[in-house]
Amino acid sequence: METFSSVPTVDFARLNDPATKTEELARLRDAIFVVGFLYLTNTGIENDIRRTHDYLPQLFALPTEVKEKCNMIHSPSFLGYTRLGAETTASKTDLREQFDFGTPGMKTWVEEDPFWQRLEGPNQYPDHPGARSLVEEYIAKIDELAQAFVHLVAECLSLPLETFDAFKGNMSRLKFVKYPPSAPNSQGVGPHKDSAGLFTFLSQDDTGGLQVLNKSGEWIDAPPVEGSLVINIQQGFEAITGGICAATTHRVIAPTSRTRYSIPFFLGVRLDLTLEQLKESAAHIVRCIPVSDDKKKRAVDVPSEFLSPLYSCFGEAHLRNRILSHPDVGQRWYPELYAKYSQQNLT
Ligand SMILES: O=C(O)CCC(=O)C(=O)O
Ligand SMILES: [Fe+2]
Repeated sequence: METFSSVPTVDFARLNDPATKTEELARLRDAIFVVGFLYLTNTGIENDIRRTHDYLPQLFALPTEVKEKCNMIHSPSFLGYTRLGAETTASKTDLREQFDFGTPGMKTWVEEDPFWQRLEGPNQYPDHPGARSLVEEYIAKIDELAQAFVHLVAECLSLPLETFDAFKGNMSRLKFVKYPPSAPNSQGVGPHKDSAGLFTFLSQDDTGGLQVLNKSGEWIDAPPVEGSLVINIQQGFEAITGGICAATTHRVIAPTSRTRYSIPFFLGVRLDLTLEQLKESAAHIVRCIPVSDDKKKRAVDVPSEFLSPLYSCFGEAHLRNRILSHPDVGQRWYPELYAKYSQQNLT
């Protein structure tokens, strides 16, 4: 299998310029097939990103009681504040503090709705001037970019532009993350694949620490690139493309002498998609993507919670992931599911 030794760069402006589009689509295609990660430059939302980064230090510096008032423990949708040390990845504690937000305007969950539908719910905003409008504006801007990006991905795979539109979820997720200085080689966030949706659009500051696992099992640095977004494939998109476009494992090594801030946006996948429906649509998409049979073969053996027969649909697979990442919230709102999921092994 083809491996990589660095994360490639794709230029959004060149993707949109008829004179350079074909060349840049080929770069995007390579990044999607071989790496699963890329830097997107010239996104046009650089100012929104900068403004949001500038706001983060004061937000995290709010008094503990202000932050705790919007603790995620109050939210069955796993939205809100997570204090340092309350999150687990790969069975180890992550050394980071964060706020989780979702696309605003979700309909209220009622008893008749499927249990996993409760993942889509209202935000808890920290009580601080400008917080709510900043989040809402950022989500609106980056969501628009994400839609355009997904169309370009379809195009680079030689598929009709709107191929993936039907897989889009109602709610995407945005996080503000702070990694405080820690002992050398501490886990900022442990090795994982993103599972909440289709693609992640991450803005990291200039600290560094993000690493991506290549196909020879080596950790490759994804150093900061000014003004860029780091985009990676999530397990939802991997499942939809029958594993041809694979999600890549990554992690963050905690900083030692300064604080690191990052802003990941997770483009949501539709929650009601069942394994049966998925298999049917993935088979169709796999047939339409012009790649060698060799690449298609690895489609079969990709372990993923989205492809596990243990879960009824994408929504349940996503809920399982949230419950295991935030066990305190999981135990409070979904005690039976917590007991069940924490015993199951994904194969
Ligand atoms: O903070 C980062 O740079 C990456 C965070 C990440 O991978 C995640 O939250 O899924
Ligand atoms: Fe991630």
